[in-house]
Amino acid sequence: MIPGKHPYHPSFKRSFLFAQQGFRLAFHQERNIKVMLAGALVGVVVGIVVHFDAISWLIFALCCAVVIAAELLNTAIEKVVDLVSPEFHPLAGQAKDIAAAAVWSMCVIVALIGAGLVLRALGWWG
Ligand SMILES: Nc1ncnc2c1ncn2[C@@H]1O[C@H](COP(=O)(O)OP(=O)(O)OP(=O)(O)O)[C@@H](O)[C@H]1O
Repeated sequence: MIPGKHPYHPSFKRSFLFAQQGFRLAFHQERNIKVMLAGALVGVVVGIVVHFDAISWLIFALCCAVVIAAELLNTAIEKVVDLVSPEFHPLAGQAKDIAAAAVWSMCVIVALIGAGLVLRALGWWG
């Protein structure tokens, strides 16, 4: 809540609309989100081709959600950094780099999990 502002609790419907607005904004402004959604689509096709079982689909869905949520948080951090430090500052750069590192670490782990799911579906592992 903005300090000094009259307490205002939007309804769940309005909160959801704000979140939807945030997602649309990030989607239009951030190339990475589009790349991640395209990656998820490729994953769905691969999952269909190799016949993921129910557990694999659930793990796949969780991985997609985690990576997209991480990228949305990274985008939010970038916006706050740009707001508080529009000019060059080493700490601003570090904050952005660390937030980006969180996303990339998550992507590496998710890629490994994805490979594991495909190997398992093909009967080559597990
Ligand atoms: N205010 C700043 N002060 C110092 N360095 C900055 C600043 N803003 C950005 N940088 C550096 O430039 C890099 C790119 O910043 P930018 O805001 O363009 O992010 P981006 O390329 O949109 O990131 P992403 O690909 O994760 O969306 C940062 O990771 C940081 O190293």
